[in-house]
Order: sequence, then structure tokens, then C-alpha cells
Amino acid sequence: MTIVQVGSSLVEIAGKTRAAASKLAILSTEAKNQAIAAIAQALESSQEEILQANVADCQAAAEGIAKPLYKRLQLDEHKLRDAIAGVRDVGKLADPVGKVQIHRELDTGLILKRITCPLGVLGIIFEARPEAAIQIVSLAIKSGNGVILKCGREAVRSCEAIVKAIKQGLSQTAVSPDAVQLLTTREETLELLKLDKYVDLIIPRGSNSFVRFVQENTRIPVLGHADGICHAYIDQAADINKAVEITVDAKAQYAAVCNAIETLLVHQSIAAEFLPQVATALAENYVQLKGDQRTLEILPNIAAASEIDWETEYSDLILSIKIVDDLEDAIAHINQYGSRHTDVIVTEDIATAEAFFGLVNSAGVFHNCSTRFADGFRYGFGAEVGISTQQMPPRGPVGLEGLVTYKYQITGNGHIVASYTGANAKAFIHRDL
Ligand SMILES: NC(=O)C1=CN([C@@H]2O[C@H](COP(=O)(O)OP(=O)(O)OC[C@H]3O[C@@H](n4cnc5c(N)ncnc54)[C@H](OP(=O)(O)O)[C@@H]3O)[C@@H](O)[C@H]2O)C=CC1
Ligand SMILES: N[C@@H](CCC(=O)OP(=O)(O)O)C(=O)O
Repeated sequence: MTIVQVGSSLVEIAGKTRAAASKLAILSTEAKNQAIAAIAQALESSQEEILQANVADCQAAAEGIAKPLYKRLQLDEHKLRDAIAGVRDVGKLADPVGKVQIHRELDTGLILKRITCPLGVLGIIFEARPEAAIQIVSLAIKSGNGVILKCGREAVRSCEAIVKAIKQGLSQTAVSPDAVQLLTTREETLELLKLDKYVDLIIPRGSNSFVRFVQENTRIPVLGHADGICHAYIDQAADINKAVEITVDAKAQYAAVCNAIETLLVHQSIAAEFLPQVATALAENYVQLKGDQRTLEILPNIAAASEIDWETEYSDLILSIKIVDDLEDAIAHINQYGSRHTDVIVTEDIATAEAFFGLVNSAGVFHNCSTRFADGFRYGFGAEVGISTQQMPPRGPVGLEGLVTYKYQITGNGHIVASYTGANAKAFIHRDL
């Protein structure tokens, strides 16, 4: 695919964001918190306009998208209120900027510090989930970063209303409204990827193939938030009641999100007892099941699963089931087909849980609880930019700490390296202060 030429208008927008971000980077915690409070207030005052815009988005999308995705697009009064409460929570969190991570005396009068600082300008491409824009902006401002948002096409009206309110709120504060921008088309996304002079980090929230496409088409560092092929493994030593409740919550509580499970792995020795119970509970929650050959022997009325199912993120009320021989078999399946997002084991055997923690290579490895806990708010980060599925940090829910980098500062008094080399080399002190 050819990347389109950068249009001057987007360069201008990005230049303004860069300028606003430079000022924001050195603002005091108090000034940033005032800006966050003003955003919350402005979103509250614009509630009617935002909700009406969302009704229009939902009406336009109604025919075209699956029910769970429609639910993700919908922004009712409660979701908006929670998102605004999340903004205020971010205001209360400690400032991630200016933290001294290393403070060391290298030699007398030669002092090293490592201090956290903002990344600069973030480019965040996300799906049709309007409240994500609110969470992302609050984290960006608190971490001292400018942000260029690109929302999913079905959520354009909602996100425009949200960003309008945010800019209005910021206009009363020390943070320039230029620090927050919204793009709405794929063409702009492709242009954004070329703006390596203005954008410091791209975060694509989308399918694996889209994240790979972004990585292959930009010189800007990319923090991939890819798909969630999450698993629950029900071990032979599982408490069956817990296993049923966890499976239902992890699949049906919010099927469209990336931390919902797609595949249930069941130890062969517990399958005959567990599967009929979980199938009943899932049917009550309108979940359709697909099973491998051994599962079909216990649940003969469900559809057959094939290889493709193990690789599929349904984002819907569908769950594939496979019976495995043992823990090793379950872990091999997860490491082969999973997306390194979040996986859970249900067992009362601590040693087995420890082995699962050690051997499953995902950003989230859970024991006896729902995968739906994989979330910045639930981890106490206030909100999240999304869930990083990369191997390198930040992994899992990305909050304030994932949006800063650091600088090394050294203060000396005419010190030179030559003094520390050669026959009469001085020794370093290397004493932490
Ligand atoms: N780990 C995480 O935090 C998250 C992961 N995801 C994962 O993302 C996947 C897809 O989610 P879904 O809702 O379908 O989102 P989409 O893939 O439909 O869209 C996500 C964003 O990517 C853009 N996009 C997608 N393809 C292209 C392309 N070829 N060129 C330019 N822009 C593109 C979309 O733009 P447009 O709408 O304009 O086409 C949208 O802004 C799922 O696997 C889900 O799990 C989603 C959110 C968070
Ligand atoms: N942490 C979020 C889910 C992560 C996320 O952003 O998912 P998605 O709905 O795919 O955008 C939650 O628990 O609602």
C-alpha cells in the first residue's frame, strides 16, 4: 500500500500540537490538575450534546455492526458519568513526570540523576468506543503529552462532540487546546504515520494485521495494542462453581472487549462434570458454543470447532471449547494461538497455578478470577490508553507510567573523563544519594 503525501493541513495541526506539548511538558502538577478538572467540568456541561451525537452515531451504525460492537459504540448517561469520574480520578493520581529514579554521586561534585519526562506527542488510533477518547486525553494531559486522536469511523460524531468539549474546557486553563486533536479518516491516519518530526509514539488499538501494517509503514516508534485472543483453562483441581462463574463473566459480561475470553480449555478429567454445567450457564447468557471432537462427545448439540476457531477473536457471544490432556497441553495451546493479552487458570492447586504463571507468555496471567480485570481502572491506574500486547514494556493496561520516558541529568563542576582514565585514573564513588 502506498502512503499518501503529507497534506500541509495535517502538518500544521501536528506542528501546533508539538508546540502545545512543549509547554505542557513543563507545567506544574497543579496546572495540569486544573486542566483535568476543567475537562471534567466541560464534559459535564456538554453532556446533552455528546449524548445526542452518540445517538446519531448509533442510528447510523445500527444496521452495519454486530450487536456487541454496537454496545461498545453506545455512550449512555452512566458510561459518560463513569468516564468523567475517571477523568477526576486521573487528576488525583501522582504526577508521573519529574520522578527521580536514580540519584547517584559519581564522584565528589559529580551528580547523576535519572528523571521521568513526557514522551512529547502521542498519535493514538482507536476503535469506535467514544469513552476511550476521554480516558486517553486525561492520561495524556496528566503525563504532559500532546495527543492526536483518530477514532473508529462509527464514533466520529461522538468523538467530535467530546473533543470539542475538552478543547472548550482547556481554553480556560494553562494547557493550550491545541494539545488535543482529533482525526476522523483513514487517509489522515496514513498521513499521521509520516509525521515522524512531530509525533513521538504511535499507539494503534486494532487487529494484529492493522498493528503490523502500522509498524511496517512508519518510522515513529509503535506501541501495539493488538487483539485479545484470551483463554480460560479449567484445571483438574478447579472448584467447579468458581470455574462456571469466571467463565460466564469472562465471556458474557462484555463480549466485544479485547479482554473477554474466546477459548475455554478444559482438563480431560474434569470435563464430563464441568462442561454440562458451564454450557447451561452460558446458554442462559446467550453464548453460542463450538467444540472440538472430545467436547462434542459430552455436548453433542453444539457446533464443531475447527483450527480457525482457535485463531479467532469473535468479539461476540461465541466461545470455542477444547479438552486438553493436561496443564502442559493447555499452555502449549495458549502460547501457540493466544495473542499474549490475558489468560487465566482456574485451579485450587497452587503449584499448578505457579507453573501457569511462569510458562504462559502473556501480559496478564491470572489465577481464579475473570480476564475482564485486565483494565487500567481496575488496576488502580485511573484509566488506560489501552492494553499493550507487546513483549517489551509497557505491557498490559497502559496508564500514566507507560506514557513517560526519562532523561539522565549530570551536574559537575568542570569534571572531565580524562581524569578517570590512564595510569593515575581516579576511582568513581558510585554512591546512591
Ligand atoms: N489491546 C487493546 O487495547 C485493544 C485491542 N483492540 C483489538 O482491535 C481489534 C479490532 O477492533 P475493532 O473494533 O474491529 O477496530 P477496527 O480494526 O475496526 O478499528 C480500529 C482503528 O483502526 C483503524 N483502522 C483499521 N484498519 C485500518 C487500515 N487498514 N487503515 C487505516 N486505519 C485502519 C480504524 O479506522 P476506521 O474505523 O476509520 O476504519 C479504527 O480507528 C480487535 O482484535 C480488538 O481486540 C481494540 C481495542 C483495544
Ligand atoms: N480494559 C477495557 C478493555 C480494553 C479495551 O480497550 O478493549 P476494546 O473494547 O477492545 O477497546 C475494559 O475492560 O473495558
